[in-house]
Amino acid sequence: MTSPINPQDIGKQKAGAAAAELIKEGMVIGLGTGSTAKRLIEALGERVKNGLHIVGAVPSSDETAAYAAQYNIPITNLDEHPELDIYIDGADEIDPQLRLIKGAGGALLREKIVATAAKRFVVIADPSKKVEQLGHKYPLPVEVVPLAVTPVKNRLARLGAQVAIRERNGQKFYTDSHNLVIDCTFPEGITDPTALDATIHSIPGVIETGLFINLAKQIIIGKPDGVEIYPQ
Ligand SMILES: O=C[C@H](O)[C@H](O)[C@H](O)COP(=O)(O)O
Repeated sequence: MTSPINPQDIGKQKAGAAAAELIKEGMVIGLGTGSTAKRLIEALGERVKNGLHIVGAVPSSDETAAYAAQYNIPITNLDEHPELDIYIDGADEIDPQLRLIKGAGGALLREKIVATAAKRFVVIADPSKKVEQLGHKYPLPVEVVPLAVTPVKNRLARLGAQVAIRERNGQKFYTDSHNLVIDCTFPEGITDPTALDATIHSIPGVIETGLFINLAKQIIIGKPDGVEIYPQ
């Protein structure tokens, strides 16, 4: 297990540990992606080592699959288990209506698929992820078929976004599903996430957006002195 060194990391660990306690014997679960999801996987791995038996975990990325395997968490998929008891994942931004921006790590498509397969989606985060309005801290990622990236980028720019095709280490970034990501910054923030999501989805070549609306049921915010859970 990693040793947290700052309050934000301690918060992620507290949130991950609290969420691991929601996982019960015999469940089929979904595992998110990112640094906070890793803290969940570590805490769940500890419980599995101590005898907790889960039927399986559906990972939301190749990275999560590999990390969960290190902790001997049994991996499954949505063909074997199309309905999950719970999905637990981090987020980049969380607004007061529990709407999210996700995808800073590029896992948005699989995350949304796995989240949608779950009866309950619980978000784990440190306090920095709470915002009054989406879109001010993180760009909105839009996953796009590579063939369509330039026309989609132009269409997104016409919606008022500052657009950038995501790169990693100076190279185009490809998702686990071999698509590209366009990061969209809206200088005024996102005033109507539902309408924006529908508009972006109507552009041919768009696979998914990082807007998660009406999906999260509960938020666990970890802080050095404990966790805040809402709604209770
Ligand atoms: O694609 C990445 C995911 O949406 C992550 O869940 C999100 O970026 C939060 O990651 P972290 O817990 O590292 O802040």
